[in-house]
Amino acid sequence: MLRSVIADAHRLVIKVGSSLVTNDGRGLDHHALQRWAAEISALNRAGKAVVLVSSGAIAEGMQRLGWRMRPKALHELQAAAAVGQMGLVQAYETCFREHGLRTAQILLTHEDLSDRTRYLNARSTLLTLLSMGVIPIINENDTVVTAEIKFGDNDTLGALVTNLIDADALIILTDQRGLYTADPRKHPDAKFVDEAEAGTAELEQMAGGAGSTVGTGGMLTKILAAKRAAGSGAHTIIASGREPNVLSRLAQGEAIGTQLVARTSPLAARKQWIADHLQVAGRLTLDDGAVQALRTDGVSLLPVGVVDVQGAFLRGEVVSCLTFEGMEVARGLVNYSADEARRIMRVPSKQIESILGYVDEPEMIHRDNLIVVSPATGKAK
Ligand SMILES: Nc1ncnc2c1ncn2[C@@H]1O[C@H](COP(=O)(O)OP(=O)(O)O)[C@@H](O)[C@H]1O
Ligand SMILES: N[C@@H](CCC(=O)OP(=O)(O)O)C(=O)O
Repeated sequence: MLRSVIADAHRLVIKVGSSLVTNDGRGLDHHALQRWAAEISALNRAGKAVVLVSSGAIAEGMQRLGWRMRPKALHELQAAAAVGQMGLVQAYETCFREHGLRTAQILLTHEDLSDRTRYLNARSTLLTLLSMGVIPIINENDTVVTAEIKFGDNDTLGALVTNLIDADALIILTDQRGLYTADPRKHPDAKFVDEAEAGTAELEQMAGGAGSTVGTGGMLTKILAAKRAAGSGAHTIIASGREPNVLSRLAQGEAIGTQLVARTSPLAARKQWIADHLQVAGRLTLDDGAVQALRTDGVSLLPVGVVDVQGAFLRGEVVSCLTFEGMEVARGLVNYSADEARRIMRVPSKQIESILGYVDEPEMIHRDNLIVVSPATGKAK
């Protein structure tokens, strides 16, 4: 049976769990890292942008510090993570260098993804790294988080990163073949789930907690991650990281692991989110040429077509686009704040840098982040 999800994906997030990365806590599994690096490099050469979310800092730190038992105190876990993270990124950098690829370390906290400005900065940095062919390697910034605000497991972080960069798919590599109808460690007769729709209550009932001593979330956090990823239209595959050539075989369309399918496409999900936004943060008035182009050509809105800016919005907020007469033409996620937008309105995009001193994007609103409102019905489409 063939599956097209990974074969068709342009942008992928791959998450590897602690048990795999650290050989069930016995120390970094250099062979496994080499295998994934070789496979990810091949995906990269095939034109896919890949972000790696890797756990294992605490398990590796414990190993390096000679700690047999996982400590309970948060500051000890954080100390272990700080030691282990060094080993982790060093090992990845070495493995990817053999394939001529650079890596970048990104450590994220909850606040980085809940604060709008930091969210957009993280997004821009990741997209910039991907456009340069660099492999970003992400983990939670364990050293600075407190128990209350921890992602806690990297499955959740993987899903948030999937949404952050609008990835088409999330691959979660773990120590099981995929999802079973119950935890196979406790129920040897549990049945393998080949494919299901992400986000259903039945899936959550099947999933249990962590199986190994080093993993944290178990299958439940993976199922919830798939639900979260599906919210932005991304599909999830849960598969064994020990399966030979797992990533290349998935990319060739082989049906390995459990596929949790999102019902809507990423673009449709984002556009629906914009359409559902009742409150707009500001208004842009467009000239006739821009109105016409948005309505008939499905293009992006450029600063040159904007003649007036109202409101006090931030970059990334939803704004409404109006005709001179005040009729809504479109709405979308704006790339510049209200102050910036006022300074660059009526201006060709190539002059943005000389006015602002930097360019975030050449468009005021990119067409992927824009929905046109039908003049007849006033409804978003
Ligand atoms: N329904 C299920 N199907 C498969 N594995 C399950 C299920 N419920 C619980 N598990 C457990 O989840 C474990 C994987 O999660 P975890 O230990 O957190 O690994 P990781 O470090 O890869 O995130 C498996 O080893 C398994 O024992
Ligand atoms: N940030 C932690 C990862 C948390 C964790 O254990 O995640 P996982 O093994 O994916 O369930 C670490 O690097 O140790």
